[in-house]
Amino acid sequence: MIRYENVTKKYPGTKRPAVDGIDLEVERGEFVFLVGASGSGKSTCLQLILKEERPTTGTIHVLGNDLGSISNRKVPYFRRQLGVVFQDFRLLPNKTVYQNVAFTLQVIGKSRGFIQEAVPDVLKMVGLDGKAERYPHELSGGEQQRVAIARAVVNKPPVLLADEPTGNLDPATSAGIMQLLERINAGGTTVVMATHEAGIVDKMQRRVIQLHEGRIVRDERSGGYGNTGIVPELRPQEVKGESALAAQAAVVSAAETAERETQALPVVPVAPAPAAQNPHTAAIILPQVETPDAADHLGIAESLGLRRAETERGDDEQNVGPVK
Ligand SMILES: Nc1ncnc2c1ncn2[C@@H]1O[C@H](COP(=O)(O)OP(=O)(O)OP(=O)(O)O)[C@@H](O)[C@H]1O
Repeated sequence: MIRYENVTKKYPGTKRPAVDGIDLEVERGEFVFLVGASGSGKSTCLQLILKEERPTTGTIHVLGNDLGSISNRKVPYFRRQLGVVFQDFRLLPNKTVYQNVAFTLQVIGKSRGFIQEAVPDVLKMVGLDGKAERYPHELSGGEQQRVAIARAVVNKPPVLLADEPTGNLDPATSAGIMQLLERINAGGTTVVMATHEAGIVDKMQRRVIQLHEGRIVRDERSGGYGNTGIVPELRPQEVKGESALAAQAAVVSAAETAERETQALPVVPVAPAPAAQNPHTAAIILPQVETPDAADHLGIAESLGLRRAETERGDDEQNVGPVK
């Protein structure tokens, strides 16, 4: 469903590749976590799948398409098969919950009747029944992320990509979002999620792909977060003796403990975030939604595959292939 063949991505002007010779296959229906320290290449991997970035070398297949042979003109159509969720929600602030979700369907030409059925259905599925007429600033962070997820899945894409979707949320709210993503995955959608949240990864026990400096250093069928903070250069050589090894073990263990303590999920059942019960309070204490100007607005549409980028040209007629 998603296949990387010896993929390297080196951004212009950088010393080392962001993604370095990756081979990877994600099967239909999988739930995959991408983990790794900041800068290890997680977001770049997702952007390559979306064809927002192009590999410097190597080949990427997504849903039966060789991305290298999809013309710029066809990219928006290709992207419609991929739902995308971001850390910062990226909702349109001057549209209601209903309008935010409906907008996706309007732009791709769905009929009014389809929209009138699909939007309430998906809002119910994500737990936002009764909130259709709210504006984003009247919602808690968790609710805003639910709107973003509703928008991402309303067109039933076979793949959902999530880049730090719980990064702005407290642990209890994050657990609710993860339950929702699990439910979407159980419905057959392949989910690939980049995250720093050890507690979530440890709790879910799904496939974990760990990146380090653009390379895959671990690919575990059913794994935990692991120690993504290890800096290899700090590893003492055997010749340095037992005391150095003991010192290293102590440092690594302290780092692991600190990371787990700051990121661990409570094992209590999910409760709605307190702020969710008072949208006016929530608007004050939750992460702010930036008000995009017209250019941002169009940028969002492009990244969601709703509109052709101004820079996109090309006119070949090959089809965007069938879903595999
Ligand atoms: N547009 C860009 N131009 C130049 N370098 C980039 C660009 N985007 C990412 N990089 C570099 O590529 C490397 C990988 O970045 P990437 O954002 O993929 O990592 P990440 O694992 O997602 O990090 P984080 O967890 O902080 O989001 C980093 O060294 C980063 O500085």
